[in-house]
Formats: sequence, C-alpha cells, structure tokens
Amino acid sequence: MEATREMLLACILGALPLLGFILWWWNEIWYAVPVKLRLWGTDMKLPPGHMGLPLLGELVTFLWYFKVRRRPDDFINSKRRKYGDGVGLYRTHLFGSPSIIACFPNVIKHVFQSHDAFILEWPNKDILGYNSLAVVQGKAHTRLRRFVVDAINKPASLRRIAALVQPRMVAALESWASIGKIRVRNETKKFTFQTIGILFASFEPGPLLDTMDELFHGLVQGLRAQPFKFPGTAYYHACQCRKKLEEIFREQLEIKKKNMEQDRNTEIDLMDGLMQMKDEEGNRLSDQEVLDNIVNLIVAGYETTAVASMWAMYYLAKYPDVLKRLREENIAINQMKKEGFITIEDVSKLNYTNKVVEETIRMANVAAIIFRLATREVEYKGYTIPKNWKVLLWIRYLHTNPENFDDPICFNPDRWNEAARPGTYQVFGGGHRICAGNMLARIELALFLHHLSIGYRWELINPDARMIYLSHPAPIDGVEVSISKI
Ligand code: HEM
Repeated sequence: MEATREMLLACILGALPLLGFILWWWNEIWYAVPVKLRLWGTDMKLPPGHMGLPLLGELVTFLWYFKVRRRPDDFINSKRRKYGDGVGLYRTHLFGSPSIIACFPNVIKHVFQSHDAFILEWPNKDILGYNSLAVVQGKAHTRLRRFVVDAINKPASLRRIAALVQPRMVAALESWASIGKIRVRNETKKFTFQTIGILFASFEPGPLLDTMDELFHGLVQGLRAQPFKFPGTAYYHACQCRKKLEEIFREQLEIKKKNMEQDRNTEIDLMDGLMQMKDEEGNRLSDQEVLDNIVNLIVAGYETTAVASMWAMYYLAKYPDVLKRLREENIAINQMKKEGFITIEDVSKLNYTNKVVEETIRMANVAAIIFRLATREVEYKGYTIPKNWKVLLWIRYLHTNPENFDDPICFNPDRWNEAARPGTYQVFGGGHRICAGNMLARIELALFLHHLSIGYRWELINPDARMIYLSHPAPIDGVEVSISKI
C-alpha cells in the first residue's frame, strides 16, 4: 500500500515538469508552429517572441510590468533584450488573441497606412453602434468621416466650440477654487462631460446629464468585455446603458427635427451639424447614423480629454518654470484683448502654450495601444504577420523611448522647438483613422491652460504619489491639489 502511494507520488512529481513544459509551449505549438511550418523553406519568418500560457497568453507578464512593477515600458524593453530589435515586431498572445506587437516608428506607420490589410475591428460593435465612425469600414468610413471631421475639426466648428466651452471652463475653475481642495481626475471628468453635453447635444448641466455620465461609464466598461449577455456581466450592463442613452438622444433628435421644421434652432450643436450636413450627392445621415456617431464621439472624446487635462495640471505643478512661462504668455494675450474670450486665432498665436499642449499629450499617453486585425497574411521586411492575428501598435513606447525623444520622462515643452522625428509621435494614431477630434482636443486643452494659468495657483497634495498604469496612466491619488485664485 505504502509502495503504491510512493509510486503515485513519484509519478505526479515526475509529471509536473512535463505539465509545466506543455503549458509553457502550448500556445507556441497551437499558433506559431503551423505558421512556421508553412513558411519552412521560404525567406520569411514569424517575428520572434513567445505566445505564453494557454488562454492567458502573456497577460501575466503584461500585468507584472503594468500593475506590479509599474514599469510598463519594460514589457517591450524585456522583449528587445531577449529577442533582439529586428524591425520592432514581436509575436505574443494577449487580450485573448494571437498577436503581433509593433513598437518601432516605421513598422507602426506601415500598419497605419496599409488600411486594407490591417483593419480596426471593435469586439462589441453593438455597444459602439454599427453606424459609428470607429466601426464602419471602407467607402462608408470615408463618407462618414467627412461628416464628422467637418462637424468637429474644421476652423468654423472649432471657432464655435471655443466660444461655447469657455464660459463653462471659467465656471468650473471658479467652483474648484471655492472648494479649495479637489481631486483633479474627478473634476476634469465632470467638467469635460458637461462641456461635451452642451457641445454635442445642448444638454445643460443637471440631473439628466449626471445620469448620462453614469450610463456612459457603464457603456465604456462593456466595450471590450466578453459578450456574455446575462444580468451581472459588464456586457449586459453596457447593452442596457446603450439602450437608455439611445432613448435620451433619440428624444433630443426628435425635438431638434421639430425645431428645424419650424426654423427655431438658435444654437447649432454637433447633433444639429450632423443632422443638417449633406454629402456630394445631397444625402443626409440617417437618424441612426447621427445617434451612433454622437455616442462614438462622446466615447472617443470624453475620457481622453479629461485625462489629458488632468496631466496638464499635474505636470505644471511639478514644473513651475514651465508654468511661469505659460502664465506670462497667456496674461500677455489676455491683456491685449479688450473684451470677451480668446478665439482660436488667439490660440494659434500662443506658441509656448501649444508646445505645452503637445508635451502634455505626448506624456499622457492616453491611448497606449491601438488595435488592428490582419485581414490577410502580410510580409514586412522578411517577417510574416499571419492572417486573422491582431496587431498591437504599442504607440506608448514611441513616446517613451529615449531613442525617439531625448530624456523622454522630462516634461519639456521646448523639445517642440523642432518637429519630432518622422513616425515617432503618433498620439492621435495615423493613416485614414487618425483621430477625428485631434484639433478639437488640442484647442480644448489650450483654452483650459489659458484660463487655468491666468487665474489660478495650485499645488499637489501628494507630489510623490505613485503611478498606476491601468486603465489609463495616473497618479494613484487622482491628482489631489489645493487650488485658489491668484
Ligand atoms: C487627448 C485627446 C485624444 C487622444 C489622445 C485621442 C487619440 C485617438 C487615437 C489614437 C485614435 C485612433 C484609434 C485607432 O486608430 O484605432 C483616435 C480616433 C478617434 N478619435 Fe480621438 N483622441 C483624443 C480626443 C478626441 C476627441 C476630443 C474626439 C471627438 C470629440 C475624438 C474623436 C475620435 C474619433 C471619432 C476617432 C475614430 C476615427 C476613425 O475611426 O476614423 N478624439 N483618437
């Protein structure tokens, strides 16, 4: 009996290394080996790397660097050390799919520009809306993009937007100073959503907008969740949030239609803009296209702008010399203005402020990774990117790599005295899906810096707060500051 037990134990102990071996190589055998066999005898090869554990892939390693070590860029650095640089491509298995990581400027640019071979494929399209800009492909995307860009990114729209947002900015800053101590992350979110509410569909701050804010939060949580549609799951909740939001926007759309019929529209918001525009053939967007794109634009422009504004306050508190120069420039332009708020023409003259904007966006790394799907097998400089694999464009690494930016963790607006080296600065993505709101984001940030710098002083309460990197990079205290009027 004793001998049998010992034999059993010996077998189990003997099997453990074998089990470990199988687990370690499972994904390699399942995903990489078939591709390697196919490429056998050709000049092509699969990018170097390791596919990680079954189901999880390299998720544990990713979390190790992003959550535990809190050195996110070492995730890529460790690959470079282990497998060499090559062309900046590494194979992996992450976020549920076999994937190729791209982390060097040239290859990232190549992927952005080969938009037939690499498409943007959102997992839960129903949450974002089947007619939204981020979801549609090909000609439908080109047509829709014209509408959206005209509505938010052209000088005429930006001029109107600048006039609309500034009173809200001033009111928000005044309320922060009256409180005295705020968590910037929460406040910039609240304030950005209020701005979005008024800009996008003329919703004034109030209980309805607060409800919409909560609904958006629920919606965003479900964007990349597993599509299990039963109560309790993030996806189910996101579907419910989407339904309620659509009802609210549809009601607003009907009111707007009636106003248009009776010629009673006084203020034009983004929804009006999308409703009224016509393409070359004289066709307007359908109601559903308008609704889906309003939702898409809020998702795309909400957290991104709020997080960038938070980082601006953080870095300016850390770099008083930068704040001093920013303040001088903005006070000077303010003194030149006889009355009213500054315009986008004034903003274009704020040279130093625009450099602060660029440096903030570079360092904020709001969109760390951009996802693409290879629609066919693609060759790139001797490497093969297999069909149906994801391509993870690690744009964060472009902006934090000392080979691309000198002393990259230093907040130095003067680095923008010269343009960045080609391909090294892709905060807004690239190719035909480059951020449709990039000018809007820049203008909003510049206006925020203007009002903040001329009227307020603030200090970090926890200047040494540690950083977190998921879901967005931020100091752990959400940037607590004491703030007062100058
Ligand atoms: C600092 C702020 C922002 C950053 C860093 C940012 C970044 C990005 C990036 C990297 C993409 C490309 C995604 C991809 O290729 O898959 C993108 C797309 C997009 N962004 Fe932004 N964004 C910002 C603000 C905004 C704002 C304010 C809006 C509009 C209100 C906006 C609207 C969009 C839209 C509609 C797309 C999809 C474009 C398309 O698929 O054709 N973004 N953004």
